[in-house]
Amino acid sequence: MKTFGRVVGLDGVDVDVHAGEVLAVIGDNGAGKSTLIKCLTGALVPDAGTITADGAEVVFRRPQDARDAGIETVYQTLAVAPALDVASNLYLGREERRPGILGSVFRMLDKQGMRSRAEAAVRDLGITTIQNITQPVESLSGGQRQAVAVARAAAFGSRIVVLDEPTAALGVKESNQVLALIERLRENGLGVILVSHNMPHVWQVADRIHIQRLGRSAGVITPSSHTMAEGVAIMTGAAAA
Ligand SMILES: Nc1ncnc2c1ncn2[C@@H]1O[C@H](COP(=O)(O)OP(=O)(O)OP(=O)(O)O)[C@@H](O)[C@H]1O
Repeated sequence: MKTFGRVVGLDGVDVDVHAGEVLAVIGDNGAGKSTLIKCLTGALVPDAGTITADGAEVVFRRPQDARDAGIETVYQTLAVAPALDVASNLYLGREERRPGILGSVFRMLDKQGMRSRAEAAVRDLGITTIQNITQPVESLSGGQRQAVAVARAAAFGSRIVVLDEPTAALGVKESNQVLALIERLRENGLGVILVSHNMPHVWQVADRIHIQRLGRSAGVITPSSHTMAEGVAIMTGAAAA
């Protein structure tokens, strides 16, 4: 449950995501998708309700709490630093340090180590579109940048990666790259929560689809149980799940 004054953002919503699964969250504007993922990622604290990870209750008071629990989020507004190279972006805010000449007082950035680990992360995810991780992110296309943001989340999210509209600003080819990346995350055993308005993309990659409507859950369907048109009908209230 999450209210904003008199406005109900989220009410009575029950959602679960498993390892190796893509759970899509769909819903009309204002249906509560963002509120839901913000509660799951520590950006908002719910007024009531519980979150459990591996059967144990967890409380997220801030985004770092969710990150500590292995939940990484890629927001729609991409948080990449354009002037920095791909490797630095992957480690932005979590730069790895190694003991410097003066011991532990001055620890030096482990650039070499970061580069080789970044290369491995990009390779493991099958991101073939990024040839050179030392190139600045501003020289990449939208899809490549999105791939960097997803790779960053995948590199640190040990349990769940939350993607908020990852294909919204992308062309067909770039979207397909990001969708392939989502499938790779699932293969790697992560749980993926995909918030999207793009129904073909949802039907292409989701294992299950959670439908939000007016702050409540309108049902959970799968791409094989319902057609896209049937899903949209539930989303808009024209049909029940
Ligand atoms: N910070 C806030 N203050 C007041 N009301 C809010 C706030 N955040 C969300 N709401 C309200 O809560 C409801 C759910 O909003 P939310 O942003 O979660 O919807 P959404 O499904 O993500 O919509 P969209 O697809 O347009 O992004 C809406 O009625 C919205 O106006």
